Amino acid sequence: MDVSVVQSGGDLVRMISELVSKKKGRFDHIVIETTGLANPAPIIQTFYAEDDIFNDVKLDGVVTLVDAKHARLHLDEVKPEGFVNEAVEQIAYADRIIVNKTDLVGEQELDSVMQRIKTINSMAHMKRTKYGKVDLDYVLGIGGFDLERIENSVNEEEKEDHDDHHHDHDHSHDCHDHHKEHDHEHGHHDSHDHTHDPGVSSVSLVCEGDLDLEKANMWLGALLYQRSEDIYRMKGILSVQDMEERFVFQGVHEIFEGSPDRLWQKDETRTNKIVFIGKNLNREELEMGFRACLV
Ligand SMILES: Nc1nc2c(ncn2[C@@H]2O[C@H](COP(=O)(O)OP(=O)(O)OP(=O)(O)O)[C@@H](O)[C@H]2O)c(=O)[nH]1
Repeated sequence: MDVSVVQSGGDLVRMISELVSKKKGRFDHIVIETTGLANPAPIIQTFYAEDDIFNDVKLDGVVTLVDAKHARLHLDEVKPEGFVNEAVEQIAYADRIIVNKTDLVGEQELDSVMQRIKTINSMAHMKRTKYGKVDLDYVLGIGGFDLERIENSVNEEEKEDHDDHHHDHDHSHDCHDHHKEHDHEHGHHDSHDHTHDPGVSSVSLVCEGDLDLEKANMWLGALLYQRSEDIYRMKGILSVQDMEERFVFQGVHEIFEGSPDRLWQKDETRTNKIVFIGKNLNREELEMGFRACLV
């Protein structure tokens, strides 16, 4: 396997174009290492905005490495008005989160940091590591922006590797907030109340029923129009009235991609699942907007 590593910060588009033209077909992956604490959003958007590279390379996924020992300090750092907390942003956009240096923290501290990460990004898969040891296929070939792989991100089952650890989840099928239940279950570990955090968080909606296509279009359209700056990433599987296939979508700020997916199975409950990651998300408002689209 041939992997090229490019450092972002410079002219990313030029570097990728050069790689593509000079070494066409000679590498399998390009790894972009963001310099310092960079915000991943512009890099993600580049892949959608630049026709030059769009046809030759595809954005596979965002991997964030977290230092378990020092993460909390950075995540809780309050930035001046108008400035983002880059540590939070890097977690928010991630498809894979590698929580490293687990040997340097106790179980409780580790649980607490992972819980904090999960409130920011409930879509990503998390893995605990020592010395960053992960299989290559954990960080390459992620398909984090692939519509065919939306399922992996919106499913309610545990998206964390537990060898020593088990968390139960409620699989009820009413519209509900995944986090509230999660917080509740973990209350004994972690006493901070996430509802006080107006910053970046995840909201998951899981709801049975069919959507009115026109209403759902209007709702998502309006949401993107009004809130695209605040909505970092979103993914969903929708059940649309009279549609035999599931409708899947993913978005990054104002970028939105959606398409019909596989057929709903005969014995499958038509459940809508949407996850939003963003700033100042109001769960009640999102849920109400969504519910209003149900037939
Ligand atoms: N105890 C312990 N040390 C680690 C682990 N992973 C990395 N280190 C050590 O931490 C030190 C600093 O490594 P990193 O924090 O990864 O530094 P880095 O991110 O490469 O540094 P910059 O790219 O310059 O920010 C090195 O001495 C590593 O050997 C781990 O899981 N446990």
